[in-house]
Amino acid sequence: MTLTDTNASTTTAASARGLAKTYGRGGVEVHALRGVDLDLAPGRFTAIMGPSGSGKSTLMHCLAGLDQPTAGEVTVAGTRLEALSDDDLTRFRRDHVGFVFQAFNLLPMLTAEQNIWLPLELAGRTPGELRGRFDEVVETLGLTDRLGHRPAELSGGQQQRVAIARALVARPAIVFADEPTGNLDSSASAEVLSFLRRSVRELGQTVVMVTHELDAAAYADDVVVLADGRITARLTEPTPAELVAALKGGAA
Ligand SMILES: Nc1ncnc2c1ncn2[C@@H]1O[C@H](COP(=O)(O)OP(=O)(O)OP(=O)(O)O)[C@@H](O)[C@H]1O
Repeated sequence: MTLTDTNASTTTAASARGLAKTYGRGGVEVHALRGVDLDLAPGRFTAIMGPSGSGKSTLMHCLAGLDQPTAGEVTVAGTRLEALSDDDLTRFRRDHVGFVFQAFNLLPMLTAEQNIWLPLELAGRTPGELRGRFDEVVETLGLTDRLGHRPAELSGGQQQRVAIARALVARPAIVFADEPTGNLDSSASAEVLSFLRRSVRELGQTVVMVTHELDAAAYADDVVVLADGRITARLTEPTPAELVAALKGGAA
C-alpha cells in the first residue's frame, strides 16, 4: 500500500465517535446526526449514501472540519478537530484535507495547470517540493496533454478531473467529494469516477464521496448508508442488490 501522508494515523484516516449535530433550538430542533461512529481506513474509497435529509452533507462537513458537531469527536490524520482554534482548523484543512464539489470551481482565466497549483501558491508552498507529486497526479488523472487548456476548452469531465488533481496535489490525508458527478452526464460521470478510483488504487489516496447515485457508489470499496441521522448499514464492495436492499432499509 502506498500511504502518502506521514501524519496519518496508521489505522484510520478519519474517525467519528458519538457524532451528533442538532440545528435550531426550542420547538424547531432538527437532529441531523444522532450519534454516528465511523472509521475511515486509509487508502480506501468510501461512498456515503442515504435519502435526502438523512445527514450525509452534515456528516461530511463535520468530518472535514467545515461544521462543528453539537457533540462527539472527530479525528483526522491523528488530530482531534475539536481541540483546534478556528485559525488552526483553517490551516489544518488547507494542509490535510482536499475537497471536490459538484460545481468544479475552477478559475476561468487560468489554465488547468495554474488552477491545480493555485491553492499551493496561496498557501505559500513552492512548486519545487511538489513537482514530482504534480506529475504523478496529472498522469493518474489523464491530464498530461490538457494542462495548457482553460476550463472553457475542457469538457465537464475533464474540468472535474482538474478539480480532483487540485485536491490531490498537496497530498491530503483525505479527500471529500460532495456529489462530484452531479453536474455530469453518465459517460463523463463514469470517466471521473474511474479516475477517482485510480487515485485511490494507484496513489493510495483516501476518498470519501457523498452520492445519490447507485452507479457512482459501485466504484467505492465501502458504502455507508445513513437514514435519519444514523448509520443503518456499512457494506464492503456490495452487489447492486445488497446496496438497494440497504437503501430501502431492509436486510441485505
Ligand atoms: N444549516 C441548517 N440549519 C437547519 N437545518 C439544517 C441545516 N443544514 C441541514 N439541516 C437539516 O439537517 C438535516 C440533514 O441535512 P443534510 O443536508 O445533512 O442531509 P443530506 O442527506 O445531505 O440531504 P441531501 O441529500 O438532500 O443533500 C435535514 O433535515 C436538513 O434540513
